[in-house]
Amino acid sequence: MAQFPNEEGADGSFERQPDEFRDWVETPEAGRYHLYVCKACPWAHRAWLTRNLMGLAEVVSVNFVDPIRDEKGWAFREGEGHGLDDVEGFDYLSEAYEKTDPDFDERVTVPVLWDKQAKRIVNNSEDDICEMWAGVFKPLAQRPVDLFPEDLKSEQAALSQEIYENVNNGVYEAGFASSQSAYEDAFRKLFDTLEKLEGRLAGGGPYLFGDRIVETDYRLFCTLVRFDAVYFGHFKCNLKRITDYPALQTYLEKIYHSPGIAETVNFNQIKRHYYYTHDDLNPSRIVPAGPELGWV
Ligand SMILES: N[C@@H](CCC(=O)N[C@@H](CS)C(=O)NCC(=O)O)C(=O)O
Repeated sequence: MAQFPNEEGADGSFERQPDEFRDWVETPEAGRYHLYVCKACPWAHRAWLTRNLMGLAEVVSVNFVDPIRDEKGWAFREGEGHGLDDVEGFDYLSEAYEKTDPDFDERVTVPVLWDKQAKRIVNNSEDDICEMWAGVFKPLAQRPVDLFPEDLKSEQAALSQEIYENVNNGVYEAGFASSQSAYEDAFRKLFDTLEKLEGRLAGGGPYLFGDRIVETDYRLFCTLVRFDAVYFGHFKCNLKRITDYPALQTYLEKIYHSPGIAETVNFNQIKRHYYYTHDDLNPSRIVPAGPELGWV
């Protein structure tokens, strides 16, 4: 049985549903937009982290859902590092989806960029959201970091796509595969790509494009930081740990220890989210006590 039966291919592969809401903010106004995030989620993490790095905290507010998603979906509850929705008073994130499209009947996902004025979801694609920070929101940013430098445009887009398919989504494709062959395909492309990235960083660095840190680095970081704690065991991505790749490990630590990053990484929520909410993979809900991450 697949974790998400509606997203299961005929060969037992995990076929992720496309993001539904892809509108673009035209004239950003401070205070009008709001981000709904789960700290455990790598996709939401990227949208939240880049918002912080650009110095958009005063412009775009944020709320954190409970990382334990039950059968009613993402919920706003008081707890360590998450809480109630102080913007719309929603109990569940599904209410935002329902208000935007009453016919929406797919998986309710994070992140969500919400328009407080129009009372609707603008966009639920982290790729678009990051591009909006770097584009339309840039004039309002306190730190206009260049997440998508013009001269890297096509090279960066190609690398981001490769990382998305093989690494960011690759770990999910391995974890949610419902056949041996689909699992092995995902496993192989994941570790082939990690090997390639290891070579790229060992031969250059410190970041993927040399001295400049761009959105693609944060995209990779959000998966790497969860890898040894969760994906290695829970998603059976166990050829090697990140700590077994010297250049990737150095890169991971360098980003983790840069200003503003560690405070966005909540291992307690990350571990509880994965080990509690994928009933098919871990019905006992026992959260592993390890591993010891010496660099955290
Ligand atoms: N927007 C992302 C996917 C976002 C996503 O799937 N987020 C997860 C959390 S990591 C989620 O909200 N899952 C809802 C669920 O598991 O029902 C993409 O298309 O690549």
